[in-house]
Amino acid sequence: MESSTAVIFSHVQAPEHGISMIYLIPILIMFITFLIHFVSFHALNVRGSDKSNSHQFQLPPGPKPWPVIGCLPQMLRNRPTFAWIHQLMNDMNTEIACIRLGNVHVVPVTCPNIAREFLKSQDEAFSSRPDFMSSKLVSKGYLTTIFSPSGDQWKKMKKILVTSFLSPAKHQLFYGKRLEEADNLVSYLYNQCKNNPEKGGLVNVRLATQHYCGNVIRKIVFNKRNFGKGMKDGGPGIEEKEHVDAIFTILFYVYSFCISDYMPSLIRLDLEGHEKVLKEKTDIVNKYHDPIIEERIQQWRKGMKDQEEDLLDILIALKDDNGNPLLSIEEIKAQITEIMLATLDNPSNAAEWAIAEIINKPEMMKRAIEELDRVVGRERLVQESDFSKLQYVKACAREAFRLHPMEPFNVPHVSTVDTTIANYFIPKGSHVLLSRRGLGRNPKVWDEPHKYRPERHLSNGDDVVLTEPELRFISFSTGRRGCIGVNLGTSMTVMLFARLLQGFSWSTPPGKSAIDLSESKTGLALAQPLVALAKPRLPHALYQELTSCVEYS
Ligand code: HEM
Repeated sequence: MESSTAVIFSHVQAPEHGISMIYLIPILIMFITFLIHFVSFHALNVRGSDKSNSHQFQLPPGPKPWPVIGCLPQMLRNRPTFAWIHQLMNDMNTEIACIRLGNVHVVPVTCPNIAREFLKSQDEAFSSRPDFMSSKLVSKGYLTTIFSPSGDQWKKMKKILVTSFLSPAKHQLFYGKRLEEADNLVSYLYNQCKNNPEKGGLVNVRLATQHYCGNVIRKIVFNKRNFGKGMKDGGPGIEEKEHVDAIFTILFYVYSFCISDYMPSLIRLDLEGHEKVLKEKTDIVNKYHDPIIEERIQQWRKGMKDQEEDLLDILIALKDDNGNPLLSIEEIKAQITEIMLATLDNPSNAAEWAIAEIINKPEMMKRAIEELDRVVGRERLVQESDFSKLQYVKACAREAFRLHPMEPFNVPHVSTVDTTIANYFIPKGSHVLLSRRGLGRNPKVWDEPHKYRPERHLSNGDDVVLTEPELRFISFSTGRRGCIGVNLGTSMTVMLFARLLQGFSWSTPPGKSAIDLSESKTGLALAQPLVALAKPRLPHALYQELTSCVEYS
């Protein structure tokens, strides 16, 4: 099809009867300006017939947008946005949609075949990230990996993380720190029950799982669990609680459909107050991180330190080809914050959901515990070397990722060229949102998608893993922008869940017959933090040995 641009231009020829070029040029400029506006307006509004770009393909189906503002009014009327988008796709009976917000084409996807076209067949075209107030602020102007648009900075930081932190060798190097925090977890939980081990104690599982993840990553990055004194029972002190709370609030606000992300002219107004909250919370994170980072840099500069004991040392000691520091202070600070954001939510949320689900399904609990007793026994605690034999335990964690992802959508991908996917036109600059909820619960892919059934992952007899490169659900995603922390994320998730199960019998609190599995109104987490009754199930000497070994600060 001939583009409208070409059609119109074919009529614009320099008249032969003598208008001079002096008049013609401004007229041409005005005409072109009009044309650009006309073309872009037309392209955004003629749903399904993108005649302006000589594309024969339609945009994916979606609600008719208003000029300029697109569907922002509907978005604002229908919070939370993820629920509105999924409802819309449901009503339209489509697995790919295009919703224009401001001047951005937002393309949500719930079909794995289409998701694979985006992140496998045409991965390179979709390997950038959006330019949003939230991601820019948190990454100090895109100095980091996850949030940076594709380009040299993203490549530099990704390479550093892969080689200096997340390589198999470095993963092994940090094994001792992970193990220490797995021991601290069991010791902390035992302390909640030790007044009456026979009856057990009530445990806030959300607090315990988030605290474990915070401990692991603080130990790896800063070689310490606590910013302050911690608690005598091994639990989080005020400082750790504030740190973890700030990280989770940042995670909630980052990429959260803020109106100014789609109407950049409104950015200064901070109409929804997102920027204010994000600044407050990043200030809290910086309050804890910055003094440690700055002091450590001084120690290296003054020669008071020359041995690498944690990730911070590794990042400071990196040198470029001329022997100068490879990373600036701001890059180190921003990247460390991003590492905290990457590590805390997924493992803790999956373990909390998996425990909640299997408390309500005693046959699953029994099967998981039997496996742990068979593989590990009751005389020692589970280690990472046991994981290959803990197929059912891993299936429980995998099923939690499928049914209960932390976030409704994957991190957004942005297209860098016009292209076609699933016979739909996807314009350059589109924001592609693979739906973690929609993929994991797609009834065409999953039998009884809303039921928690770990067995479904055991049917083919393969080793159970938490990755899903075929995108039938999203755990670590795939492609250029896929998660590079798979080993650490898997170790943390499986260890957390396995230790909770091996060390304690879990049941509903007294007076409750079942755990309420309702989701929160604003996201996919459990509506209320899981509180359950934990009873130690291993020989007491084993816990006592731990509590005497674990340092509480
Ligand atoms: C169970 C734990 C984890 C899960 C489920 C998870 C999941 C994800 C997902 C879904 C993405 C986005 C992929 C995409 O854009 O398509 C991602 C990106 C990323 N993850 Fe993870 N992650 C986990 C743990 C970690 C850990 C521990 C680290 C390391 C500190 C990490 C580092 C990263 C990085 C650097 C990226 C960005 C890659 C890029 O944009 O190039 N993740 N992760």
